[in-house]
Amino acid sequence: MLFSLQDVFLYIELFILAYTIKFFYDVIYLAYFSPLRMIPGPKHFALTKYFVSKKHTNGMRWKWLQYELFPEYGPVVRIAPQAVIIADPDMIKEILVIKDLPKNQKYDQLRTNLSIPTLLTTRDKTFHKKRRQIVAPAFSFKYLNSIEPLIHNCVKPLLIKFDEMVDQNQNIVNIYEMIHYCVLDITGETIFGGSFRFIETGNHPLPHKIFQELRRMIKLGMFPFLKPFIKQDPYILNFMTSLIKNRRQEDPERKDLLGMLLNASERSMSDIELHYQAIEFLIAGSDTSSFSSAMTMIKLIQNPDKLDTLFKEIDESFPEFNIDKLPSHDKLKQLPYLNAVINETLRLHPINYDIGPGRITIEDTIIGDYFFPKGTTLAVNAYRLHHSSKYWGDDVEEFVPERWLNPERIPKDCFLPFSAGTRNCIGQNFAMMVIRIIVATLIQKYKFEDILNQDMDIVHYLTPSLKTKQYNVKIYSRN
Ligand code: HEM
Repeated sequence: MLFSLQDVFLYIELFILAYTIKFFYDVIYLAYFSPLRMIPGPKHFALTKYFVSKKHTNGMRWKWLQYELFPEYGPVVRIAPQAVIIADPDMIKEILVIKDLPKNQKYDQLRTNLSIPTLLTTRDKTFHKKRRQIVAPAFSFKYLNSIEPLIHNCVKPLLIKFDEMVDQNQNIVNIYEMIHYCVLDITGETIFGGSFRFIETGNHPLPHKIFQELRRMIKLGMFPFLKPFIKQDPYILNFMTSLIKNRRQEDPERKDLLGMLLNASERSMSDIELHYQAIEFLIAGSDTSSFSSAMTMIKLIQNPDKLDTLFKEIDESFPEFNIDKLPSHDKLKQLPYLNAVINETLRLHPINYDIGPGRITIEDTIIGDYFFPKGTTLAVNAYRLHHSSKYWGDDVEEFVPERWLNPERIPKDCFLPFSAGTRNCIGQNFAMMVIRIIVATLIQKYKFEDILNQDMDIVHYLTPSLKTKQYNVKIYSRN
């Protein structure tokens, strides 16, 4: 026998000892000797990333950042041994635009299938450029103009539903949920070739499944070792598989995003890549636009004077309401107050509080007055930027669309709802179009009245949502 049992135990002990020494060296070095020690932050957070990971799990991390961390430590805070969170506009510009730092490893965990990169989750710049080129035509102005009637077709069932409710004197509606369903229908119709008909059928498991999937991604991003225990619900993949199958059989030539992906898949994307890219659009496109549209309506209803101003603007441009000729986007996009109202909502309620899990330094890097060693995650916090009185003034927490009518009141590089640089949101023009059409149409057709004292608490996993998933308002027909 080459080794005695005693030898084997000795080697195991030595291995454990060496590993323990290395482990403590890494922890102690990173916490107390790395150049990051100069950056302010809660001291124990420098020892392990566990503390900040834990903050993510209940969807309330944003409150801790906004009300505790940034006020105490300033706009640049060390939140983990190798992670710093930043809310300084010049530094953010350098990270996202000038240096265009690559995304960090946590983006891998945002993939619905870990081994299949997608446009949003890829960290490879060449892959990103190629994939972006493939899908870009589906978000061009030319394509967007062509889908306007499809968006109108999905808003009409919402109007019919509201009319029925008004006629039956059931004039309390959950505006948050109804807009969510309408946007899902629009996503289906314009991106996947057919409305999901959520508004008409009244209920559907998909929104909840998307919410669960976002929570799963966040948990995996924070605790990758939990992967064997956090099972993935096959619902969304099955949903997409049958959608693509039907599409191939029934209307393979239809010119929309799925059509372009189907075409591309024949040349440069495998079938499985196609499925996961389509799922990404479903998730990235629906929750984001629906939350923004719903919050725009809620902010207006809570501020009747602003709602009146917007109604006057819309009424001047579209004096007659006609269900067969809903407000045209060409005109809507020129309306200053409508755009001001949407911008103000996106400022107060951006979708990505942090712009994704963060960027990473691939070499020692100086940004602003700070030195970041290779391998540091730089998380960009848009929420803080949007809510900083230093840049926006004392009324920063108030809903003041008027600030957007005066360019001097808009601080430079402090508004990032769609991120910036090469990895900015590819869907932003589409999203703005959807929000403008939904908001203008509802305001033109109905009067709304707020119901006071509702719970507006927000939970934020990858995207924000109202904790209660509801906001009830009173609705009356204008004619
Ligand atoms: C109001 C609505 C929306 C907001 C506020 C929003 C916001 C954002 C933000 C902040 C990013 C950067 C994320 C990161 O760097 O991690 C992003 C990226 C992205 N968004 Fe959106 N988004 C919206 C709607 C949409 C829609 C409608 C789609 C598609 C149908 C979409 C698809 C994407 C994709 C694919 C990316 C990754 C782009 C790339 O890396 O090249 N988004 N979005």
